[in-house]
Amino acid sequence: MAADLKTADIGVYGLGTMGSALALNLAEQGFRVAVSNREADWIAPFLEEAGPLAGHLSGHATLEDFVDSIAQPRSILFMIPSGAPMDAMIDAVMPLLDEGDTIIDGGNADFHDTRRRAAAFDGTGRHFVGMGVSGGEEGARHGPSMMVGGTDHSWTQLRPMLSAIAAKFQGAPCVDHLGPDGAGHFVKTVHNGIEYADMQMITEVYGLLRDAGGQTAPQIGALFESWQKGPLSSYLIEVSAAALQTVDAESGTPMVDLILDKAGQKGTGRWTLIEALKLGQSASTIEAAVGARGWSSEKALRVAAAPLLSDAVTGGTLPTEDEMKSALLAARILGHAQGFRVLSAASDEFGWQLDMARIAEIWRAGCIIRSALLDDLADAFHAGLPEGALILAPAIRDMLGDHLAGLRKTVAAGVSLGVPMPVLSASLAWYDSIRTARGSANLIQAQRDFFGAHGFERGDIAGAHHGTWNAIRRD
Ligand SMILES: NC(=O)C1=CN([C@@H]2O[C@H](COP(=O)(O)OP(=O)(O)OC[C@H]3O[C@@H](n4cnc5c(N)ncnc54)[C@H](OP(=O)(O)O)[C@@H]3O)[C@@H](O)[C@H]2O)C=CC1
Ligand SMILES: O=C(CO)[C@H](O)[C@H](O)COP(=O)(O)O
Repeated sequence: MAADLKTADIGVYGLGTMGSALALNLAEQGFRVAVSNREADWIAPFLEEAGPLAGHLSGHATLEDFVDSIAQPRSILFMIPSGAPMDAMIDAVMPLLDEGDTIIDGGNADFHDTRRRAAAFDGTGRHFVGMGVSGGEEGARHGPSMMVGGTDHSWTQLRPMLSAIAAKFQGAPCVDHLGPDGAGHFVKTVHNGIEYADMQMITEVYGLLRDAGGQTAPQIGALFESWQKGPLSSYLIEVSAAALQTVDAESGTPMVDLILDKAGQKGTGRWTLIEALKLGQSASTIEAAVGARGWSSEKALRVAAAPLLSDAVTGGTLPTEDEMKSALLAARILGHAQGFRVLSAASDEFGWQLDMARIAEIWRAGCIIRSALLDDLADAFHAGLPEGALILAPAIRDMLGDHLAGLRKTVAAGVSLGVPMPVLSASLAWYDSIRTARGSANLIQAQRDFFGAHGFERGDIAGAHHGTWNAIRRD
């Protein structure tokens, strides 16, 4: 099973879905790859299935043999669950490492863990990289988007290999060194928050067409497929179109009609939200998506509530196909704008100097949220943002202007027909809030001062003020 000592270009530990695919991708690009796995029994079948690529792969049952087989300075990629398993692996591998070696956590890790681990590596001569990988199994095998956080030393070492295996957008690899310590994992976390929002808004239009429009899954799938040709084009629309048109061979029923309406989540959407709130940001579109997954899992409550809660629907007409398409495009812009605001706030907080244009660029191919929109967003970042706001960039503002009416009509239809649209409506509410120069928070100021003497600012006289408020009438 083992090959020559110290000859592998990289080691990949963890032969699950992602680790296997990345190891094969590296091998296909001509790198010599050492592999290992906690359950060593998986190594031989993996090598057998690698076919002609097996010549570039060597399997190692023990951590010692695995580390020994990699050329120095070593690059070792871990594709295992985040949290305690990664800490345990670091403890196990650390005594086997030498000066200059880099270990990479390519899983979906909490960036706080990554910062803690990177700090622990500081001064040891060894390096720790937190790398977000997006694209699922297919992306990992044939070209993912990768978001690297770590030292310059590690980036210099990893760059040739990562550039070779990354997805390419017009020939340019979708990978970059985004900053130190937790920068890469934070960007991946926000990527996933945007992913949650994009997925949920697509399902809201599906729900409207199914429940208010009486359309079948294949009909909706065909409509989504037709949207792939325009500005809404994205991997998630493509996935949704294909999934909706898939029929269960045994029953002849569309697969989605057989699947329970309960969606799981592993945590990255929630992390995006938690970090947004800690940074004083509202990411209401993403929050609505995380919330919607939570409500989806409360199946028993919803089944019990359905016959008990009145709908009070007021009736109404379905939006046109173009209006629904516009709704998705406008909401996608708003979801991305919120995600980039969170990235910008984190960059300031942690001193990362994240390059938003580069992030948009490396998301244009390979990753789950890849879409035609990201190219427009990259251009907008390059041109500079008025007030630092993506939605004020002329091209983005124009696009929102063109598609806003569709979003409003779609949300209005959902409201009047009683079809839930948490993400589409949260996106519209955020847009309407931002475009309202004189909002209604003057009354919040008054309320706070009334009950808590918190003071308020006035528009006409500078400084802090207190009001002399009327007493509450009790008669
Ligand atoms: N699936 C996806 O689409 C994506 C996943 N990720 C992330 O990549 C990482 C791997 O995911 P994925 O490949 O899907 O997961 P899988 O469940 O397919 O594989 C998990 C791998 O981790 C190993 N492992 C599990 N627990 C431990 C442990 N305590 N110590 C050491 N090794 C362990 C498993 O080994 P064993 O065979 O012995 O159980 C297996 O090799 C995760 O962090 C995930 O969040 C990132 C992007 C996309
Ligand atoms: O990182 C990913 C895609 O980018 C993984 O598929 C992740 O598991 C998706 O998140 P969740 O499981 O919470 O839906």
